[in-house]
Amino acid sequence: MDLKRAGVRMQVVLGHLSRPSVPAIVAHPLSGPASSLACSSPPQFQYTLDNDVLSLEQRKFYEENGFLVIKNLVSDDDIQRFRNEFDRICRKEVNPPGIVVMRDVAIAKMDYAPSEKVVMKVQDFQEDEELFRYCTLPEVLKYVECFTGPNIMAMHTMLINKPSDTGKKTSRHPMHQDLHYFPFRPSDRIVCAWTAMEHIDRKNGCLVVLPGTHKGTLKPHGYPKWEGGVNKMYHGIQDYKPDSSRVHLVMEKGDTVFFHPLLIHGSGRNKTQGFRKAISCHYASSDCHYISVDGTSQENIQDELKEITIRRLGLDCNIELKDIWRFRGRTVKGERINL
Ligand SMILES: CCCCCCCCCCCCCC(=O)SCCNC(=O)CCNC(=O)[C@H](O)C(C)(C)COP(=O)(O)OP(=O)(O)OC[C@H]1O[C@@H](n2cnc3c(N)ncnc32)[C@H](O)[C@@H]1OP(=O)(O)O
Ligand SMILES: Nc1ncnc2c1ncn2[C@@H]1O[C@H](COP(=O)(O)OP(=O)(O)OP(=O)(O)O)[C@@H](O)[C@H]1O
Ligand SMILES: O=C(O)CCC(=O)C(=O)O
Ligand SMILES: [Fe+2]
Ligand SMILES: [Mg+2]
Repeated sequence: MDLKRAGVRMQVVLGHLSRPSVPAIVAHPLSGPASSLACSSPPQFQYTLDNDVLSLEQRKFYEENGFLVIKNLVSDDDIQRFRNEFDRICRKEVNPPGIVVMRDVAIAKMDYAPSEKVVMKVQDFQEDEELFRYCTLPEVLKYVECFTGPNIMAMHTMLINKPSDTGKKTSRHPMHQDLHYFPFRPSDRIVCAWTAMEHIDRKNGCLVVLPGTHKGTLKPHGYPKWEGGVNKMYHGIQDYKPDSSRVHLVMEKGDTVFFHPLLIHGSGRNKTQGFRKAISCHYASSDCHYISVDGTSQENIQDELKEITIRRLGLDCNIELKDIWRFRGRTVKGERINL
């Protein structure tokens, strides 16, 4: 073999060995588990960071599927405290600044006494010390850091109290990607933690995910054309086909799923008489940066969010989307950088 050809061969061999450290190739969809790579160098990862928290198996699972369930992560005591505080908020015994208390569209215009029976979710509880404890739990942050890195911000908070469906199917949450709501990137450094506050299965409307869809792109979202009505800002993927292979996540109280903001997910009707509760927080690396969503598929949600915020705050001027997010975000670990 002449030197030139040997050089080419050498490059091919080295190229192969160093392949996992080249992001463009790492991002290449792997059809099987990463261990099937005929390569002795350590596998490389795009969606998780080096850490000593996740086992190799867990890491590969998230890389391939875009979600990871950790059993029994949040204690019963903590969950009881979140329940108590939620109840106090619903009964208007406390009114933390910034909190959004939302009713199901099916009962939005009815006159009821304040109680947990008329609230389908509370959002933006970053100023409620008791609920915000969830976002700062070390056992949760330990996992979050595997996706975001050490500088962590809580960007969006929710306690979802999925009501019994009235028959109009409004308790469903259409299939969507959470990134549709977020004007910051990169998406791989954003993660949602969602904790079941009780046993959740298909009967009371569990999370439904399309595994692996985090490897795709952000799809256009809008209101689904559902006869019984759709809740405000509950956008869904426009071209969602109900026949795609879905996975229903059956979870016990305290189980927590971490998922990527491009993962397509939703939740079904609550066919029980009770309320189905879950608490969640979207985290991002404070190293992420804001983007302009003008002229993109996210413009529709930007317009809705701006309109609601201007109405709620009684502003008489325009407001920038990133300022809304800057105002809501809270550092929970490390330092605040860009967000
Ligand atoms: C701050 C928002 C953050 C958004 C970003 C999310 C990021 C998420 C990222 C993660 C992914 C997250 C994925 C997600 O979760 S997406 C879902 C996110 N949803 C929201 O953020 C909405 C939050 N909710 C609100 O802002 C309020 O509750 C609204 C504005 C809805 C009502 O306001 P308020 O409670 O003060 O009531 P009002 O008495 O003043 O009524 C005003 C009008 O609104 C009507 N109405 C009432 N309820 C509903 C309803 N359910 N559906 C439809 N309409 C409803 C009502 O009939 C009345 O209509 P009209 O009489 O004028 O005709
Ligand atoms: N016909 C449909 N068209 C579009 N999206 C749907 C349809 N049916 C359900 N979905 C969505 O699929 C997800 C999971 O729904 P799922 O099928 O688990 O619940 P369900 O239809 O309420 O109950 P079930 O199928 O268990 O009777 C939810 O996001 C729901 O909004
Ligand atoms: O039904 C749920 O609890 C999940 C809702 C959801 O995906 C969301 O609010 O982004
Ligand atoms: Fe979601
Ligand atoms: Mg169904």
